[in-house]
Amino acid sequence: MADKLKDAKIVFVVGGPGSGKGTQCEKIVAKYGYTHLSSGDLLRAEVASGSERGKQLQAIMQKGELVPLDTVLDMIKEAMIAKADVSKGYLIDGYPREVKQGEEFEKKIGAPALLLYVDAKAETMVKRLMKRGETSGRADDNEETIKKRLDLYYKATEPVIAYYEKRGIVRKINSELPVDEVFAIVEKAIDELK
Ligand SMILES: Nc1ncnc2c1ncn2[C@H]1C[C@H](O)[C@@H](COP(=O)(O)OP(=O)(O)O)O1
Ligand SMILES: [Mg+2]
Repeated sequence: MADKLKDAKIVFVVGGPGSGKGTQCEKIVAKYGYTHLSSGDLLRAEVASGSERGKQLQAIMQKGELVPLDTVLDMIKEAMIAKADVSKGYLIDGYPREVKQGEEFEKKIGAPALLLYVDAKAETMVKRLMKRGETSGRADDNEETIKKRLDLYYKATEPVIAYYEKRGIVRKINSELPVDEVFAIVEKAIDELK
């Protein structure tokens, strides 16, 4: 039922791999009661389920490539509807990766009220991901895949930010700062939505 999402507060959370999206989303969930949907986590859960779709996804993700648009969007929408009755809003983490993904999202689900642009330097992201890779068990937290993901990120996502910049909903967050200082900036952006 798409109606369930008619008045949903939607926040796109965009930034490079390792920029700190997941870290900030966790804090928003705790303070504001939003539902955090990471397209990467949804996809990894599908892989872990061992389904046929999961096996196809795994092959794509291991190469550091993007998963087909319809697949990601279907999974996000299902997850949003499942939480519609209890959620104060939605954090769409790691999506859209391309302008076309944003357009499709808006057609099928709804318009974002805010785009949080979690911004860190490339060298900072590499450092954080290498460290995360020591414990995360993520197949894509290795040096070679990290470089590919960063390349892809800059090519695909910068146009996304420019696109929403024109609509005046982008808030750029300096994620070079310590986690709590980053969150103080994030809080201001979320508070403005009320
Ligand atoms: N502001 C910050 N300062 C230092 N480390 C941070 C940070 N934000 C996140 N981290 C750490 C936590 C993780 O080990 C790693 C990647 O963070 P993440 O939240 O998983 O990033 P993303 O979800 O954008 O890929 O960096
Ligand atoms: Mg993440």
